[in-house]
Amino acid sequence: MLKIKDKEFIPFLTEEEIKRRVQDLGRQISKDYQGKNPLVLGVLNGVFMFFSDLMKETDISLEVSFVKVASYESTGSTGKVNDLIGLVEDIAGRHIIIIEDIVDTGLSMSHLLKLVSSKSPKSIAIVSLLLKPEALEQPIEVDYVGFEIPNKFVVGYGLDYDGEGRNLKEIYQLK
Ligand SMILES: O=P(O)(O)OC[C@H]1O[C@H](OP(=O)(O)OP(=O)(O)O)[C@H](O)[C@@H]1O
Ligand SMILES: Nc1nc2[nH]cnc2c(=O)[nH]1
Repeated sequence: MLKIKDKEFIPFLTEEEIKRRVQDLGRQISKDYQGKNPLVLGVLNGVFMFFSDLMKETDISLEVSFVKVASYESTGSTGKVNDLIGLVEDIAGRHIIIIEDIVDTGLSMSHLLKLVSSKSPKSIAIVSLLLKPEALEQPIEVDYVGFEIPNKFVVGYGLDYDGEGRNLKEIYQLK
């Protein structure tokens, strides 16, 4: 059991389970993007740990960049997405791979897809470590999913509860 501020969490995905899945995703992305020099776009803050581990499991030439959006406060979506750091690269004609830690309601991703697709990329793919199919409110197709999970709040491995818990090696679920 884990306590962060006023909430209790139980273990959900172990370090080993996450590691194995991240290795699989890295291999698959390397195979699919060989010779394409994709621009891999991480969505801060939550993605930092997954992004770094995933990149270490790829063995192709690629470039990385980040955008920052926020929609979640405490344990719920605010229903609006704020752009905190925008897209600075020229992405016209590039293969773009968007990396997220979690797609929940899909609001953040649908916002990002609009932004990215308006800048004429050659292709767009979405990678998310976690996906909550039951929570989706927007028709988002995630191309590479680490784990489909139930509609419960999770923390760890980059994901926070009220700013804390991002440094945990494992993922925990709200009790
Ligand atoms: O599908 P949605 O309901 O939009 O939720 C997913 C978003 O929520 C989290 O970010 P958050 O807004 O908490 O910002 P953070 O990454 O800085 O923690 C996560 O990193 C996604 O970007
Ligand atoms: N920490 C955390 N952030 C989220 N953002 C969207 N869903 C979640 C979740 O389950 N946990």
